[in-house]
Amino acid sequence: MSQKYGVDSEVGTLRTVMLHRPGNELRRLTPRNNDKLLFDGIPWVGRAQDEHDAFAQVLRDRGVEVLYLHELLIEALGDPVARTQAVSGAIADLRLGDTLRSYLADALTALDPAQLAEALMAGVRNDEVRAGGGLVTSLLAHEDFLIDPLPNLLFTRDSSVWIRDSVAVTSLAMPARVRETQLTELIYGFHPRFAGADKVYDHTLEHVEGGDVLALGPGVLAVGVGERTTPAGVERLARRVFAKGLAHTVLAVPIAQQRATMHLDTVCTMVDVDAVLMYPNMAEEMRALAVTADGDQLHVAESEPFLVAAAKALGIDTFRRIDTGLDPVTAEREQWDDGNNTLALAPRVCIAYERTVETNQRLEESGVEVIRIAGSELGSGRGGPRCMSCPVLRDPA
Ligand SMILES: NC(=O)NCCC[C@H](N)C(=O)O
Repeated sequence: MSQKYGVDSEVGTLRTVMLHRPGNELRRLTPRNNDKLLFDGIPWVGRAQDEHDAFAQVLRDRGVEVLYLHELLIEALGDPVARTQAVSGAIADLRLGDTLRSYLADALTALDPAQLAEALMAGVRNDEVRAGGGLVTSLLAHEDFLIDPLPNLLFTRDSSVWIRDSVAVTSLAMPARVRETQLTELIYGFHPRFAGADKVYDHTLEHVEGGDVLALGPGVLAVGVGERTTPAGVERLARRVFAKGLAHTVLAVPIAQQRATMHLDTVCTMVDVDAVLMYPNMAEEMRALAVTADGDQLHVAESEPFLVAAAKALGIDTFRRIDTGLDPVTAEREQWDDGNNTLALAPRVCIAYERTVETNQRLEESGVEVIRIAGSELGSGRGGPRCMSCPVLRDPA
C-alpha cells in the first residue's frame, strides 16, 4: 500500500493536504459576533470561496492532492458510531438544558451524514428549531445559537497536525474553536483513509494548537507558547512525541500573548531546509528552550536565541533568515496580513498572499519561488496559506 500520510518537515514536497472550503458557517458572522468568533470583519462569502478555490487549484496544478475536511467528515459520518459521537458532542453545552438537548438529539439523529455535517459546521440557530418548544428555546433570542457555527474551520492547520506518521488532534484554547476538534477526531477516528493511524494527542489534553507546531526537520519540532499553546501543553506534547520516538528535540519558543502573534506560524515559517521567513520586529528577541528526553524525565536546556537553538538541534551550521518587509512599519503591516504565513510546497517554493508585496519580493530575491494567491476576503479571519492547510503527506525533505 502506498503511503497515505506522514509529515517530517515543513518543506518536503507536499503530496496531500487537507483544506476546508469556507461555507455557510461564514454566513453566520455578524458585526455582533465576529469578535467572539475570531474574525476581524464580515467576509463576502462568495468571493472568499472563489479565493479559496483558486488556492486549491494552485495546489492541484503543482501535483498536490487536495482533501476537503467537509467531505472527509461526511464520509466519516457514514459510520453510525461516528454519528452518535457527533450528536453527543454537539449537544453537550450547558446552555441547552434537558428539554432542548433531548429535542436536538432527536433532530440531529434524524439527519443524513451530509445534513448532520452541515449542522455541525454551520451550527443551529434557535429560530431554526423553535418548533421544538420548551422553556429554554422560548427564553433565548431568535438569533441565539444552540450549536455555535465554526467559521475558523477554514484554518485546518490548527485543529490537527501530523507528526511523522502519527496525528495530533489538538486541544484548542479559544472557546469559539473548541468544538472544531470534535470534527477532526471524527475524521481520524472513522474515515477509512486514516484507519489504523496512530494518535499522539487529543482534545482533552493541555492546550496545543497546530499553528504553533513547526516540524523544523526530522526529529525536531518548534512549538510556540503564547496566546494559544500553553507551557503545560508543550510539556505534554514533548512527553508524548518522545515516548513514541517521533522527535528527539522540542524547542519551546515563547511568543507574545496577543492576537497579532497568536501562533508561531504568524511570525515564522520555513521556506527551505535551512531558511526561515521571520518577522524582524520580533526575530532578535525570539528565544527557545531545547527540551530533550532524559529517560522518563524531560531535560530542559538554558534558553538560547531561537535560530541558534534550531540550527543546533538540526545539526546544521546556521539558519538563513529572510525578513518580512523592509522597514518596521511595513514589516508590522505585512506580518498582520500574514506575510509570514507562507505554505511551502517544496524547498524554495511557497504560496503567499499577493498583498504582502515587499515580503514576497524579498523571498524572491533570496531565491524562493512565490506563488501568489488573492486573500482579501480569506484574510479577514487572520490566517494565511499555512494556516489554511493541514499537510497530510510530504516527501522527506
Ligand atoms: N495558524 C494560524 O495562525 N491560524 C489562524 C487562525 C485564525 C483564527 N481566526 C483564530 O483566531 O484562531
